[in-house]
Amino acid sequence: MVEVVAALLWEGDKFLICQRPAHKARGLLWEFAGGKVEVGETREQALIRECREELGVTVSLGHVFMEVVHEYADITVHLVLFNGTVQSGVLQRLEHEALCWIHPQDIPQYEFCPADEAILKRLQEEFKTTQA
Ligand SMILES: Nc1nc2c([nH]c(=O)n2[C@H]2C[C@H](O)[C@@H](COP(=O)(O)OP(=O)(O)OP(=O)(O)O)O2)c(=O)[nH]1
Repeated sequence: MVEVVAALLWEGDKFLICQRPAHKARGLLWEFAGGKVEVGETREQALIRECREELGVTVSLGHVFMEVVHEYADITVHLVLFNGTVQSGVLQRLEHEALCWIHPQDIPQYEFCPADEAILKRLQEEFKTTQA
C-alpha cells in the first residue's frame, strides 16, 4: 500500500484542483496537489514538500478532511486529504498540465482520479447542505 497525501486548498469558496501530467500514471486526470510520503517524513512534512515542489507555495495544513483506500491495477493507495490554505508564495504551475480553482458545484465538469470519487461526492454533499 502506497501512502499518498493531498491538500484540499481553499481560497474563499473555491478549492484547487490540478491536472496530472500526461506521462504519469492516471495522466491528465484531475487530482488534489500532493504525492507519495517518503521514508522518514510525517504526512504533513510530505505534503508541505509536495506543495512547494508542485505549486511553489508554502501551505498551512488543518484537519484531515477524509481518507480513502483505492486499489488501482498498478498500486493500492491510502490517500489522506488535509484541509489547507496557501500561507505564502505565489501559485505556480511547476509540474501539472493545468491548475484550476473551482466551486464544489463545478465538480461534474472534471474527470478526477478514481480514488477521489468518494471525496468529491462528500464535497458536493456538504456544499448542498450549506445551500439548503
Ligand atoms: N497527489 C494526488 N495523488 C492522487 C490523488 N488521487 C489519486 O488517486 N492519486 C494517486 C495518483 C498516483 O498514482 C499517486 C500519487 O503519486 P504521484 O505520482 O502523484 O506522487 P509523486 O509526485 O510522489 O510521484 P513520483 O513521481 O515520485 O512517483 O496517488 C490525488 O488527489 N492527489
